[in-house]
Parts: sequence; structure tokens; C-alpha cells
Amino acid sequence: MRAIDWRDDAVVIIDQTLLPERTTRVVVREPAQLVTEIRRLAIRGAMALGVAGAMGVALGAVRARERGADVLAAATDACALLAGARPTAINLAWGAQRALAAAPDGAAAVVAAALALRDADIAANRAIGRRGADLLDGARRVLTHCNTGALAAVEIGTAVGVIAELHRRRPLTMVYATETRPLLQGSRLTAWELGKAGLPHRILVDGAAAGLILAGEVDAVVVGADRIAANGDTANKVGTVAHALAAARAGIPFVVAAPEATFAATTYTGAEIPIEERHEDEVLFVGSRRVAPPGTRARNPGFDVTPADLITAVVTERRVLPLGRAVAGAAAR
Ligand SMILES: CSC[C@H]1O[C@H](OP(=O)(O)O)[C@H](O)[C@@H]1O
Repeated sequence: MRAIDWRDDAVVIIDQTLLPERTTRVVVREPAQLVTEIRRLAIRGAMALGVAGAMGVALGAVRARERGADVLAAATDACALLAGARPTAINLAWGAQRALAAAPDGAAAVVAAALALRDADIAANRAIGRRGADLLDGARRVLTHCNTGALAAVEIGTAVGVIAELHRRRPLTMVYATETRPLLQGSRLTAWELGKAGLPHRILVDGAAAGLILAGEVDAVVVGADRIAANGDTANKVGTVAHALAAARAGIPFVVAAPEATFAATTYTGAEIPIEERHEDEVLFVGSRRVAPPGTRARNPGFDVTPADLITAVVTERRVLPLGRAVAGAAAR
């Protein structure tokens, strides 16, 4: 059950806004419709967005071929549309541009490029899981933020892939999944994935993480990434930097698990990473119930940036990149 896939010249996604109560598939045939699904987070997560970008361009190419229109022009328009759907995760534009590069060879070539990117993502996630488990060997109580499992990718995921591999090698004592306000990717999605995989886990309110870390109840923090700047500063779901600060104070590893595609070579520092500001109603309402006084407004940054010096290492499918903090114990091995 993949978060996103290609079937009969259409994109099929699981509508993640309905999880965990309902597993509902949505069939998408037009690039503009896929942008709508991306913006409402029906499909989300940096790696899944990379695949969505590529498949969205493939939709444009295939629809143009069906209509006898110019495939390259349609793919170019689709790429612009998809790349602008969400600003922070570099993977979205990267995936769209990778598919567009095949457009001069026709619609079939664009589809083939999108499917190759999908398959490469699965392989990358598998390698990240192994490499991350090697690095965090010995950690028994791990904390993670937001959702970085198969729902944020095609299969496996990144940080959750590392956690699953650690558990496969030697059962973990506990996985703490922060709920990740306001859209609750942790309690709705990560807890669902961990439960299905049979891992011991507890949900935490985001604000409880630092206290548990400083109390010595966490051996390592492992998270995903949406964009890694050339200097190692890393954008991830809002709330991540708080966990990094606590991990630094506690002297435990803080590890980022992400594919190489998440590195943005032309984004030199974290200050240059665009942070998506989402609608304030996501904060002001829980479901349909307003939880703030009438008239109260909200800020709703979707991401924050963890400075490289707070990150022990970035683990990719190809390497372990040590950054600011060597730590005795789990991550030093
Ligand atoms: C590393 S992919 C998962 C990544 O994406 C999440 O953001 P969103 O749910 O808004 O797409 C979050 O930053 C996760 O770490």
C-alpha cells in the first residue's frame, strides 16, 4: 500500500488527511489536481513530494499525448505548477525537473523517468535505514518528529526506516513519536505506522520531548529533512529545532536521515531556506472546533531550521556526513 504510485496513466495516492481512521485512495489524472492534493497534504513528506513532482509532470505529458498537444510544452507547464506547490521541501521541484528533462524524448520517456525516480527512492530509503542503524547501534529509546515513514515516501521512509531497522536488529525499548501540531503527522501517521509494524511506542505532545530528553529517557533523536543547505543547516517540520537543542544539552545524538536529493547545493545556509507559512486556521481550529478566542490570530510556520552545529550527522543512501556535534555513545560508533 504505497503512499503514491502510478497506475493506468494516473497517479494514485492515499489521502493522508483521512488517516488513521480511513484508508482512502484518490486517482489523480491532471497536474493541477495533484497540486491541490499536495497543498492540502493529502500527499506529503519530502520523498513522496519528490515522486509526486515527477509523476505530476508525467501526467502533463501523457494528457498532452492523448490530446495531440505539445508534450514538451505541457510537461514544462506541469513542472512549473508542481514545483511551486510547496516551497520548503526541495525534493518536489527536484523530482519535477528530473521528469521534465526526459520530455524531449516524449511522454513515455517522462513516465519512465518518474517510475525510475520512484524505484530509486525505495532503494535509497532501504540504504538510509541500514546506514542509520549502523550509526545509532546501541540506542534503545529513540525519539522522532513528524512523519518520515512509508507515508512520507513510497515505501520504508527515512527516520522511521532507521528506527525499523534498529528494531529488526535488536528490539527497541521505546519509540517516542511527537504528535507534531497542528496537523498531527506524528500521532495520526507515525503512530499508525509504528503500531502496524509492532514497535513499542508512545505519542508525546511536542512540548514534552525536551523534558524526557533532559531526564535521560531518550538515547537518540532521529528525524527527516525537507531541505539541507550547503552548510548542513536543515529544514524540517516545525518543532524539530527544539528537539535538537534538548539533544545537544543532554549530549545525545541528533541525526537527520534524508536522501541525497534533499541537499540543495544552491541554498548556502539555513537562512535562505523558504519556510512555508500555512493557513492560521490549522492552529486556531482542531477539526471544526475553534480552540482560540474570537479575533485571536495565529502564526503557522510549517518548518524550522536546525543549525548544522546541533546536528550529529546526516545519514543518506550514500554516506554519513558528520556535522557539528560528535557524541559519545550511540552515534560515535
Ligand atoms: C522527510 S519526509 C517527511 C518530512 O515532511 C514533513 O513535512 P510535511 O508533513 O509538511 O510534508 C516533515 O517535515 C517530515 O520530516
